[in-house]
This record gives sequence, structure tokens and C-alpha cells, in this order.
Amino acid sequence: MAIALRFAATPPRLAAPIPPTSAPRAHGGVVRVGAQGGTRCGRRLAMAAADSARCRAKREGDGDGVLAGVAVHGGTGAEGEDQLSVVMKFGGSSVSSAARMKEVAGLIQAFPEERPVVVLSAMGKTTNLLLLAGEKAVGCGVTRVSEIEEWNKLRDLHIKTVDELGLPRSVIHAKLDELEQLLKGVAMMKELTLRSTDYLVSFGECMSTRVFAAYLNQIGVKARQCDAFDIGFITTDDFGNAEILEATYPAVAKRLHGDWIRDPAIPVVTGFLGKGWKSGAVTTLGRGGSDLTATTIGKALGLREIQVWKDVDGVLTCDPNIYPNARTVPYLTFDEAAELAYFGAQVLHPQSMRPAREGDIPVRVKNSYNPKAPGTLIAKGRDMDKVVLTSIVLKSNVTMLDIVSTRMLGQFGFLAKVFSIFEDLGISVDCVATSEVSISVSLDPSKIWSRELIQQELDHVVEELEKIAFVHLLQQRAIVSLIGNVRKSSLILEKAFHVLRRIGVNVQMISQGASKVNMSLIVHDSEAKQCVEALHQAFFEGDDDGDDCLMAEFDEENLRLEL
Ligand SMILES: Nc1ncnc2c1ncn2[C@@H]1O[C@H](COP(=O)(O)OP(=O)(O)O)[C@@H](O)[C@H]1O
Ligand SMILES: N[C@@H](CC(=O)OP(=O)(O)O)C(=O)O
Repeated sequence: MAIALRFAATPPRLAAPIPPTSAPRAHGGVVRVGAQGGTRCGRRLAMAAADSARCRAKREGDGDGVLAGVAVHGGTGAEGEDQLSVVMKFGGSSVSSAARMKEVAGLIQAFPEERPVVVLSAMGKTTNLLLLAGEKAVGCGVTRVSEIEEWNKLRDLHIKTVDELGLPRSVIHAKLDELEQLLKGVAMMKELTLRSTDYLVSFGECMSTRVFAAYLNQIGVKARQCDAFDIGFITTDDFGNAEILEATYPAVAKRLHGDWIRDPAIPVVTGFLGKGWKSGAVTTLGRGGSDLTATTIGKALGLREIQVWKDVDGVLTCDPNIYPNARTVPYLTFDEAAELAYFGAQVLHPQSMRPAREGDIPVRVKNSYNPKAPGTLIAKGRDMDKVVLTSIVLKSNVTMLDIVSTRMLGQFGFLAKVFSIFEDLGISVDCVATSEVSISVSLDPSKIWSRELIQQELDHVVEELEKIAFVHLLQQRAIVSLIGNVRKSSLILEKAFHVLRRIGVNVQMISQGASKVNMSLIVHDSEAKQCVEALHQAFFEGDDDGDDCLMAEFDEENLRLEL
């Protein structure tokens, strides 16, 4: 086993298609792409809004396209009384039952001064049930679709929810009928493509939002259900993992703002969904993609804040399922949060920080089960002086490749050749460590927001790389990422290696990204959980050192949302 100890440059994120900066008119004529007036979100919103025949806002004539009363960027409090002000995104666990929907409606009512855009995920585990139902439909025959356990479960859950909320079943009937027809179609065709899978799972969000919007209206909170694919979410046609195109921002701003001005009602938007710009078909943004829907809306409208409501007290010092003593991280930068998500923390979608960072809109992670908890505030910067380590993230089931050049020292172009092979095969690389003649990389076969690597593909990569190098394939590895202040890397690494030596774990590769917030250690999968526990105890639970690592105290601003 080669151990590459040289720090690598930024982990390359290969295989991301380069999206067109603006897309032509989407098929079906539902989404019309507005002209883009510039890069700043306020300018974009202003131009989009100006383009709207329905928009009552008047051009001020400042020559910059900024409209009176239109929120131009986050955090300034510049938005007028008649503008949408925040995004409130509620994940599946927050809306898993009628009781939960009532709680969430209560949360929205608890902030009467806010004019939120609400983004919802599918109820509870509906997305998983839909995927399983689809798989079963492929092999079960049309006549047996009604017996598919997962279909029955999710139908019963939605009917029960509607009943318990005192809503007419008609709120959900059309969608349930359509879904049953779709499953029968899958059974008849004996085929489920990526495209039809996206259409199938879209029913989860389409149903939860219809139920919730109807409930808000019933309790006197005026709401309007919106399907993301009908209000301007334009994506690539990468079904299962579509990327949002730039044209989305003006289109969504124009539509949501225009509707609000014409007839103020809280928009209840489907998370996770978009519309492929070539196919016009429903696409999904990768598992957990509703976070990205929320931040995209936040940037599009230049809102003051994006709230993502979960079932945990915020972003924690590690995954509570791995180690229950995890604590809340009060503050994070966009970079830290993005790195944390990219390296496997399920709590945030990996791409979701990008729109928030670009629009400079703070993201607040809150617990819908414990709204009094202050949560985590993610913003552009924070005082890093006292920060040592912020969070520990574990990504399991990682495959590693040690690639050693067959040529002599001083050969140029070796790295370029290696990465062009990954690019050609569309394979994503997480961590890299290099020396002049060797390179170690980690690949992630179980990536849920990227394509899955299968053994055949791995064999193919190895075959291609063997044309220029000796290659060792190492599976069942794990990446333990230390997200923190890389300016204190010596302190972090000294302490981490001390701990790992004490518990007898050998680090197989180390990589420090140029992001300056992440140091990744690769260990064997079987030792990973033990590593996280020991590192957590040392960094966050130690008598003296723990204080160093815990972040600044919660301040008043962060407590603002307390009920
Ligand atoms: N570092 C972390 N901080 C908080 N939660 C984490 C972390 N790592 C993993 N998780 C998991 O992420 C879950 C919340 O994310 P997710 O299930 O996507 O929420 P939602 O569906 O409500 O949007 C938590 O229940 C927790 O199990
Ligand atoms: N329902 C989708 C999208 C989503 O964002 O869900 P959640 O917010 O519950 O992670 C999923 O399960 O992937």
C-alpha cells in the first residue's frame, strides 16, 4: 500500500457537465426563459420582474434596472412590506404525518411578520417507497400492482393525512389515481427508465405540497401550491441528478414575485424537482435536493434568509447516527457547510450552498421538532480565530486507487493523463494525494447524488489506467473529513494522529483541499466508526481542548428565531 503524504491541490470534481448559461424555451411552453440582466441577483430579479406584465412594481429610472419595492439582495432588510421575505424549507421528517403538518403550519403562523416561500419535501419516507414500488412494478404484472406493499403504504399515508387534517379527499385523489396508472404503465412496459423514475418520485413532493397548501388555506393562511417544474426550475436532462441552469433564477423570480404581487398567497413549492431543458420532462436534483430548491429560490428572489427545518438541532459536530454525543455547531461558513455536505454529511445537499453563497444569503438550519433550539447559522464569514475543529464527517464504502507511473521521475503530463481518463469515463474523484510519479485518489461508488459506480466500471477504469501506470484498487475504505480551521492544521493533525495512534488505526492517505476548511484521512471502513468516536471525544469532549474546538457562544442574532 502506497501512502501518499503530500498535500494535494483542491480535490477535483470531475464529470460535472458544463451547463449552458441560458436555456432556450423549455418544451411544452410552460417555462419561458427571461432575459438576464446581469450577475447580481437583485439586478436579475429586477429585470425579471420588470419583464412581468403582471408585476405592478414600477421602474424607478435609476438606470440600473432596480425596481421600487423589490428585494434586491439578502440581509439588508431592504425588502418592502409587500415582498416575500424568507424561504422556509421543511424536509420529509418535518412533514411526515398530519400532526407534523399541523406543527409546521404553526411554525409558519408563529412568524406573522414573515412572508415566506415554503418549500416541502415528500412526506416521511415517501421517496424511498416510490422507488421501491417502481422497482416492484417492473416485475409484478399489471394485475398485481394494487398489491405492491409500498404503493399501499404511501397511498394510505396520504389518505390518512388528508382525513386527519379534515380536508376533502379530492385534494389528493387525482394524483393518487395518476400514480396508480403510472405504476400500471411501468408494469405493462416491464421497464423503468431514469426519466420515468424521476416522474414517479416527483409524486411525493407533488402530493405533500397539495395537502399542505390545502391545509394552510383551510386554517385561514392563504397559500398557493406550486410545482417547481411549472414555475421556472430549468435543469439539465441528467435524470436523477439534474443541475439547475442559470435561466432558472430570472424565471423563478419573475413567476413567484409576479404571482405574489397579483394575488398575495404563500407559495408552497415542491422541493427536489425541475424540468429538463431539452426534454421538457420532470427531473430530480439528487437525493435531499429540496435544500437546493430552497437556496435557489432564496437567491432568485434575493431574500433575507433561507431556513431549512430538519429533525436535528442544526448541523452537528458529527452524524448523530454514528456517534450520539454530537453537538450543535452554532456557526458555519458557506465553505465549511459545502465541504461538510460534499464529504457526506447527509444534513445538507452538497450543491445547496452554492446559490446561497452567490446571493450572499444566510442559511439557518433549524429543528422543526425543537424550534426553540437556536440551530446553525451559515453565512459568508465568521470569526475563525477561536475555531479549531468544526465537525467530523464520515463517508463510508469508498474505493481508492493507487496509481504509480510506469515511467521514470520527471515525466510530465502524467497527472493530466490520469485525470483525462477519469473525465472520459465520467468518474468523480473525492480526495487526491500526489507525488511526482504516483497519485492516490478516492472514488465513491455509493454516491447518492452522482451516478453509481459499479464493478464493471471500476474494472474499466483500472484497465485504462494500466496503459500508463501500475494500479492498485482498494475497496472498503472510508474518508474521515476534519472540517475546521486549516490555518491550525498542525494542531489538528497532531491531535488527530495522536488519537489514531492510541487506538491503533493506520491512516492510508491524507489529503488537504485548497478550500482551507477540510483535511481528509482515509482509513479502513471497519475502523471508521471507532475513529469518529475517538476523534469526537478528543476534539469536542476533552476537558481542556474541547473549549478550543467549540465555536463562539451563540449570540443574540442567532437567538432571534427563538419562539
Ligand atoms: N453533521 C450532521 N449534522 C446533523 N445531521 C446529520 C449530520 N450528519 C448526518 N446527519 C443526519 O441528517 C439528518 C437530517 O438530514 P435530512 O434527513 O436530509 O433532513 P430532512 O429530510 O429533514 O431535510 C439527521 O437526522 C441526521 O441523521
Ligand atoms: N424527497 C426527496 C428530496 C428531499 O430533499 O428530501 P429531504 O428534504 O427529506 O431530505 C428525497 O427523499 O431525497
